[in-house]
Parts: sequence; C-alpha cells; structure tokens
Amino acid sequence: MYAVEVRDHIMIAHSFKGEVFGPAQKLHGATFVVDAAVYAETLDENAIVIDIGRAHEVLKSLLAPLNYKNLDEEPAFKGQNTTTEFLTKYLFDGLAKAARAGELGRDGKQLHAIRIEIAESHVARASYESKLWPDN
Ligand SMILES: Nc1nc2c(c(=O)[nH]1)N=C([C@H](O)[C@H](O)COP(=O)(O)OP(=O)(O)OP(=O)(O)O)CN2
Repeated sequence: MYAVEVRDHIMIAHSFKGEVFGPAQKLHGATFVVDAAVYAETLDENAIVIDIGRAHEVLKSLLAPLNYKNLDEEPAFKGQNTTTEFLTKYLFDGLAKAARAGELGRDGKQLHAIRIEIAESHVARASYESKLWPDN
C-alpha cells in the first residue's frame, strides 16, 4: 500500500466536561500537530498517490477555521468535548469528502483510505483511520 502524508498545526483553546479530565476541565490551550495520510493500492499515470500540494491546501483549509479559536465557543462544537480523538474524526470527514470528490488531484475512486493523526503534545497522540469506500 502506498501512502502520502502531509502535516500542519493549529493552536486552540478548549475545556472539557467530565470528572475523568481532571485539570483539563478548565480552559487550557494546546498546539495540535496534524498528520493526514492518504492511501492507495496503486500509483497513477503520474506515479503519485495524490498531489501533495493539493492535499496540503485542503488540510490547511480544514484547519484554518479552528486556528487561534476557543473551540468551546464554536457553534459547530456546541456541547461537544473537542478531544483529540473527536478532532481526528472531524478532520477525517472533511478530508474524505475532498478525496471522494477528486479534489486531491486524483479520481477519488482510486484512493483506498485516509488516516488522521493528531499529536496533542510530545507524549500523547490520537488517530482515526478508515476506508474511503465500502467495497475497497
Ligand atoms: N482521551 C483523551 N484524554 C485527554 C485528552 C484528550 O484529548 N483525549 N485531552 C486532555 C487535555 O486536553 C490535555 O491535552 C492533557 O491534559 P492533562 O491530562 O491535564 O495533561 P497531562 O496528562 O499531559 O499532564 P501534564 O502534567 O499537564 O503534562 C486530557 N485528557
């Protein structure tokens, strides 16, 4: 399986509801390093999985509305704990939509899966990975 991976980062603030989070129930900041990998069984006629430049642009466009924001105040996340795990799926959905629509420089049907990994610090990370189509 081939993979192409792009990286970006965002700075956010948020707080969590739930005793399990201890001090993280209070408002705190984080710098998330986001890695997005796109997988394909084959290379295309240009010998690529996807175009790196386009993938980077799509990832940046998904992250830009969150950068420097207090996620507690974002209507899209109302009442939601914006955990690292939650954000991996949120970003997967955005990137998968672009990939299926052919916006990464390749017919989406030729792409196999996407994996989003977010490092919330140098010691902790979370990821979400799924196929792009039910039959591949
Ligand atoms: N499963 C998850 N658990 C926690 C998440 C998360 O996103 N998913 N996030 C946090 C906090 O936002 C924060 O990133 C870590 O807080 P905290 O637990 O207080 O920090 P550490 O364990 O790394 O300890 P420090 O002493 O602050 O370094 C919490 N849990």
